[in-house]
Amino acid sequence: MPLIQRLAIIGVGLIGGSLARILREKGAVVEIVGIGRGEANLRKAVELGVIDRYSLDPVAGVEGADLVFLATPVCSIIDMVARIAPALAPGCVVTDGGSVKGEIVAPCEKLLPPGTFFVGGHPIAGTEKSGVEASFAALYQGKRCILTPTAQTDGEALRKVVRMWELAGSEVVCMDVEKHDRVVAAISHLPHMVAYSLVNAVGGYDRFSENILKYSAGGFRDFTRIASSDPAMWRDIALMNREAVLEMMDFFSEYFAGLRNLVEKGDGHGLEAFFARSKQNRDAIS
Ligand SMILES: NC(=O)c1ccc[n+]([C@@H]2O[C@H](COP(=O)([O-])OP(=O)(O)OC[C@H]3O[C@@H](n4cnc5c(N)ncnc54)[C@H](O)[C@@H]3O)[C@@H](O)[C@H]2O)c1
Ligand SMILES: O=C(O)C(=O)C[C@]1(C(=O)O)C=C[C@@H](O)C=C1
Repeated sequence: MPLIQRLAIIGVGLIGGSLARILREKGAVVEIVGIGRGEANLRKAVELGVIDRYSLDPVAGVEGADLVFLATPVCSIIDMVARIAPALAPGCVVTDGGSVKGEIVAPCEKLLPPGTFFVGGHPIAGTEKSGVEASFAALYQGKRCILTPTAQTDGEALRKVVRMWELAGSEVVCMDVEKHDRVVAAISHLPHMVAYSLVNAVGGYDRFSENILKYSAGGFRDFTRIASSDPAMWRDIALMNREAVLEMMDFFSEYFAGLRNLVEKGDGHGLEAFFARSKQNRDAIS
């Protein structure tokens, strides 16, 4: 029997659309209902075979669903859960793919009526592209998905969400929301803040009368791919994971200041040691 009978996906973009595609490919779901604000995107999702039907009304859209997946920008998730909560079928499992967990999980658990269950989640996989047309079935293959169960989390609901991500090809890792938000601030949110700043700095460099970004090659382009990511999504992440992002930005600044100091002093040994330590760490990432 398929794992999910009726899957409701709220926000059928890169993350929601990719999950729909892989679960359908694996025969893990009977029916997929898309929910969103933009009718053109939802119509496209039906045309592409990503969802079976759609609703612009979240309350109507979640009717009879045994699993609801929220994949809208993080600042909208709590309001969305509040809207759908009274309409959920008994036994329904609600989970999300939002990039921040600390401010989301506890309020969502409180909002759900008895007999329905929330499990916080975050696939550590993505691209700089948005929308259903950017979605693809292999997105989660060989990647990690972090789930953030709490003392309130129902065991059966957690097992269903774990199985869903395993079917999508991911290795599931569980951690508490605090650790999740600190880890992703370091490995995901800081790099985006640095990439956005770098592109703005170089794009704003005014020593020459022409824009020098056109001369950029592999180094700049590889490093800054993620600066093309959706601004509204990253606004929400910076607002919602504020404290951990600020901590990482300050921590990073210390390293950047240290490097600046080595350059200023003309400390060749220090520079080589700094770069060698970095190369060793980078080469060791599997
Ligand atoms: N893009 C990534 O690399 C990535 C990776 C992991 C997790 N995430 C998280 O997944 C979520 C979705 O990101 P995405 O990349 O799929 O974005 P996306 O823009 O591709 O898709 C989001 C969809 O949600 C819809 N939407 C936005 N606000 C809405 C609202 N208030 N009500 C209903 N629909 C709404 C949009 O129209 C769009 O169709 C975000 O929470 C993000 O933090 C993103
Ligand atoms: O590969 C990318 O483009 C991504 O930005 C994906 C990425 C990341 O690795 O930082 C971005 C946000 C997430 O919440 C998870 C993954």
